[in-house]
Amino acid sequence: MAQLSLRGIKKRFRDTEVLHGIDLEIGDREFVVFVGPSGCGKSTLLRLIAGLDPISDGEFVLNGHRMNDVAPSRRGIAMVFQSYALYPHMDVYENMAFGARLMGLDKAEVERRIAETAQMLRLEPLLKRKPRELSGGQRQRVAIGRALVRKPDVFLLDEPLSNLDAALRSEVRLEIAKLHREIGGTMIYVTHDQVEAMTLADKIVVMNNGRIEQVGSPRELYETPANTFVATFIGSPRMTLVDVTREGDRLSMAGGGSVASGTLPGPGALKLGLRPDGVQLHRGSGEGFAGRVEYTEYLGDNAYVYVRLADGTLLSARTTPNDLYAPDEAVTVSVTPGAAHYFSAEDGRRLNP
Ligand SMILES: Nc1ncnc2c1ncn2[C@@H]1O[C@H](COP(=O)(O)OP(=O)(O)OP(=O)(O)O)[C@@H](O)[C@H]1O
Repeated sequence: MAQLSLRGIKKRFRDTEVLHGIDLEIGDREFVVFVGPSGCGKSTLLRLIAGLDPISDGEFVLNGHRMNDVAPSRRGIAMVFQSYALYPHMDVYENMAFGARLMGLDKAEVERRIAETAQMLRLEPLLKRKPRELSGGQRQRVAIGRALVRKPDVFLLDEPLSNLDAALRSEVRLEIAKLHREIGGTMIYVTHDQVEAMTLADKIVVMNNGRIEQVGSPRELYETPANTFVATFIGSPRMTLVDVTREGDRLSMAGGGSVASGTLPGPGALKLGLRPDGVQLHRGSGEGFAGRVEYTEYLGDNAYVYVRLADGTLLSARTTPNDLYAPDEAVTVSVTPGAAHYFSAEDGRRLNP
């Protein structure tokens, strides 16, 4: 059982504040992913939860108990780092046994837990090997196994896949998802890879500059981003933002063209957000935004066409592989009904009703 509350958490290194008041509730058995650009404070927040760094301000409460001053080893929290941090001179078995013995477990219990964990992670044939005799993916499984044998209430994983190649990443990603289902613990996972975030998370926490921009399920963040930061961070290729002016029931772009507006408060300037699957391309001129094809990415099952709009914005549109465009071809972009996102021109806040 693990219920975490972060209340007004701040972190300062000397005079620099890097977390500016984080409020977050994490439920039992939840898989929570922290995402955000490099330097936004994801790892710092994880280290505060683990107890590896002191909290400057605010409170961390675990199952009703304030944890701020509780030693890392007494928090019931295990952390898996991107660098594995295995002991090079110990074999896999010893690496896994080390932390469990420090907890004061007897020999038989340590053996039992390692056998169970090794089976779950398919590590049995590797137990006598040293870390240097393992592949990157195998080392990462050992690092996860070492955390598992401690049977923590909370697992913290800091970019655990970042040292793996693309094929292994998706393999270990699936394993982590399976593991979460099997052991049912609370997991907090840091990544800047949004595919990992979207596929693993029950709940994504989008961070930026030491603050939380939005918390929600992958679907909520994709469909109803709270602001332009989340809108352009979640989704690949990124959402395109077009500066438009509302005049009557039309949204006009500087330099050429307009599209119908949805139900929106008041006239004036706003940002129109368009995902690649929310627009349609038409050859030549017509009703919509005018632009020219810059290049096309062919991906086999679909294709992305990048269009330079008349106002200079680069827009990405999804098409089928049978509907390809030549570079420099003149096109018109129209918006699929219901697919437009509207944001304030001043502060980027979502305006959709
Ligand atoms: N020990 C430290 N002393 C001073 N500043 C630090 C320290 N650790 C982190 N920082 C600063 O705190 C900010 C947040 O760093 P953090 O490592 O948490 O970011 P991150 O989101 O995990 O980034 P990345 O995705 O690159 O790992 C950065 O500006 C970083 O330079």
